[in-house]
Amino acid sequence: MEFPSATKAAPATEETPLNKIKDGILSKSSHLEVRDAVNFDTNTKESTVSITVVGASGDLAKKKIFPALFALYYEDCLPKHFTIFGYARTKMTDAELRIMVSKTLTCRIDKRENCNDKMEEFLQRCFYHSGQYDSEEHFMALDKTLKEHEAGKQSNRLFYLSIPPNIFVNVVKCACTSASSANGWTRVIVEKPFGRDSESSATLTRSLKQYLEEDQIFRIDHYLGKELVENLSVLRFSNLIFEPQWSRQYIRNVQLIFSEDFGTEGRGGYFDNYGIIRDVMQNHLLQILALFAMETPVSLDAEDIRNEKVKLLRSIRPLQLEDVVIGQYKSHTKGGVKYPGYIDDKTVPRDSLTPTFAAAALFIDNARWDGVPFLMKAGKALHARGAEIRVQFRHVPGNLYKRSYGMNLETNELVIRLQPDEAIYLKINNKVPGLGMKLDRSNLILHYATRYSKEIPDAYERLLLDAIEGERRLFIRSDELDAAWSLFTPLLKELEEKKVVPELYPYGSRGPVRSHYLAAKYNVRWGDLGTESHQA
Ligand SMILES: NC(=O)C1=CN([C@@H]2O[C@H](COP(=O)(O)OP(=O)(O)OC[C@H]3O[C@@H](n4cnc5c(N)ncnc54)[C@H](OP(=O)(O)O)[C@@H]3O)[C@@H](O)[C@H]2O)C=CC1
Ligand SMILES: O=C1O[C@H](COP(=O)(O)O)[C@@H](O)[C@H](O)[C@H]1O
Repeated sequence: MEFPSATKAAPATEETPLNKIKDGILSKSSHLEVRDAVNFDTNTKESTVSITVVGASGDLAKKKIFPALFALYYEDCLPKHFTIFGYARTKMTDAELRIMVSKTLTCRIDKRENCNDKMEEFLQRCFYHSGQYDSEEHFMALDKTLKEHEAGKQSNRLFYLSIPPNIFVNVVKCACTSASSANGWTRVIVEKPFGRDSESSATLTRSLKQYLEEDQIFRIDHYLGKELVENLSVLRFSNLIFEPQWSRQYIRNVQLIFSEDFGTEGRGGYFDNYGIIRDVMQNHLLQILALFAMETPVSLDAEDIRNEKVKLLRSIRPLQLEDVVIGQYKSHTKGGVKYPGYIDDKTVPRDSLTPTFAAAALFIDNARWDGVPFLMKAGKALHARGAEIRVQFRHVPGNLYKRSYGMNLETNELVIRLQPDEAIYLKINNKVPGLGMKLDRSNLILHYATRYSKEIPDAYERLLLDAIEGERRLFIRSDELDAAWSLFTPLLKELEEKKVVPELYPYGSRGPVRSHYLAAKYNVRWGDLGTESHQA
């Protein structure tokens, strides 16, 4: 298969972001331009950025945060003067932190030059401070050390809360009272979960706001940092062919699908208190839905985009129990290997009813989407790992080919594959070459690995950079969070009060059979059932 050749880089004479900055015509809404502007600006003002990873000894810090910070350093995206501090209770020296961090650093496949040198330089800028999460005294000591590194420059401080949620508020209190910047900005990145229902989420927000302004709080949903999620707005609002189709008039249903081919092993303690609806649907899938279905924002500024998302979230009809299916994986033996069930994890109670799978039908009660089912499905320990959006279009009216040739035409389907192997493809009916008239279903494809030679950055890279630059577009505002919880809280309460028993499905399967009945109720067939690949 041939793919169109890649677009060439803009010629040097064209208006580039840097030229625009120098000429003073930088538009705040242009994200790429803002990125360059911030580096430019930070370097000239002799300010520093100190990034403190709170919970640095933990899984997320090792797996995602330090590697993302290194990737930003490697790409020259961090300000000239920056320092990274790990903070946790575990006793560690700077050297031990560096050894720990170095184990998870990797270089991009497409950029290996000087990788070891760059890693060494990066590690030399990483330090460790051991302390309790509720000790102002320990945060005061951190403050002192940060000041030494900041060496009298204007100081900006970013705290990344990579810790369990029950200690968020203690840390924010101590960090704000004893270690916030005296002459620059202080920002806090908060990891999910942001509560477990409307009430606890509101309490958390209220507690955080005792110490922080809303614009200092960066609630992270790492799905918003994924390349194809960010591309959703570009696809919709910069291509004439999509936006006019984006409504009940042409779209039959939309499917948002998340699946993982591994279980909750090792995270059972956390997961059992949340379940898949809180872990994935209420945040990642709902955020994607909001971006997919919102109206055109006034501008690309964070507040304009988030205003539209909130409007959309508030237009979603309350979820009905009969429009939801829940499941839990059970042990399964395949090829002589026994895969454990959810409740086989020692940290999970044997009688747990926590869903590891859920499917739901949602409806948006507005003029654009009235009557269109938005089907969501999320599950652990399924047959494959992936996340995608499937848009199934209506039938061709009149169906000329049926009348003339008796052919049953398939409907068009647009697939936005978020991961793995990112791609956007549109299924169309096409004439099979030859003298006769035979149609088949082929794909118009944008396959990222083929089209773009650049490696796709990890979501955490984009989000960390945005937080450093003060760009809030990809972070969740408190009213968005309230709207998301308002939608799911009554359902979660009902499931828990009625002790709804999840349908058991074997580890590695396609999930509960009842999810197919749910789709069929709305005349929908899940689009991920075949063995299709992106190839035509
Ligand atoms: N891991 C992941 O893939 C993801 C994680 N998250 C969220 O990110 C945050 C961090 O996750 P993760 O790194 O997995 O968490 P961990 O359980 O690994 O905890 C991080 C660190 O916090 C400290 N800690 C752990 N439990 C407690 C406790 N009960 N009381 C006080 N301190 C404690 C430990 O450091 P020490 O003992 O040294 O102080 C630990 O190393 C959580 O909010 C999680 O929900 C979100 C998405 C994905
Ligand atoms: O937030 C979470 O996301 C991960 C999936 O993230 P991905 O980027 O690897 O797709 C999920 O495994 C985890 O349960 C959830 O808390």
